[in-house]
Amino acid sequence: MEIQMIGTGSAFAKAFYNNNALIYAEGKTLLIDCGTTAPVALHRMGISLTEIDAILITHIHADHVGGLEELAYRYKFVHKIRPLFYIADTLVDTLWENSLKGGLEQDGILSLNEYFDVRPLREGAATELLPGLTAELLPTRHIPKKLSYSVLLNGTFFYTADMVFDGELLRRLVDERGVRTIFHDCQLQAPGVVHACLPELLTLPDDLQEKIRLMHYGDDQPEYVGRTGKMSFVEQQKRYVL
Ligand SMILES: Nc1ccn([C@@H]2O[C@@H]3COP(=O)(O)O[C@H]3[C@H]2O)c(=O)n1
Ligand SMILES: [Zn+2]
Ligand SMILES: [Zn+2]
Repeated sequence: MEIQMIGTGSAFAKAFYNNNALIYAEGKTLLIDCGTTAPVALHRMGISLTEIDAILITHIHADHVGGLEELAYRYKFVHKIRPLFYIADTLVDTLWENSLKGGLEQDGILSLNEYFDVRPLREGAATELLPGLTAELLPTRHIPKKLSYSVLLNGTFFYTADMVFDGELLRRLVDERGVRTIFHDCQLQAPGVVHACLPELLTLPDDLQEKIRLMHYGDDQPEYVGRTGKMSFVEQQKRYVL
């Protein structure tokens, strides 16, 4: 399994694309989240939508779902394919009713299923998304009273999407679940409020920090290179073997 972030930026970053990822496994490709900048990031990387076999959504914020209207239209009317679309069962209706319906509903097209092969996921249940690629959604804290999920891939790779600092969860995942690598969102300045911030992540013991790579950062990221303890930054568009 390999990962390539099409972007590593925070919601408001301008020097980086939105924090969305491609996962490569056994010749198939999964897109994790599809923010507003995803269509242009994929285009500039020379990646065709037809190379993406499935999409997984973590939560409903524009830097994670804002590119879906364009992808839905292009898949349906340009490529005439209906890719696999994974999302927590708790978010299916909200995504359509509160985010996408305004742009995608039209005569005879009344649901997201017309555009994507929607496969609701139950939190905590490991599911094979593509051959050789299993995902388990973990509900994690992000915005009060708003559902958001992090993802455990193939039991060893933890991808936080957006979450507040939760050192106990990271400890349990490493000690009890065998997680070896963590890609963690990181707001560089305190206070984190809705994301883990760098000062909080720096309180983690070295053995956890060594497993963590930082993503979802602001445009001031270059100032922080060398100031992240045992953690390192994920580089946008570089491929990492997991
Ligand atoms: N209660 C909130 C809600 C949102 N935000 C900011 O808006 C961004 C939306 O995308 P995000 O990546 O979740 O990061 C959020 C915060 O920067 C915030 O700072 N506080
Ligand atoms: Zn975000
Ligand atoms: Zn968010």
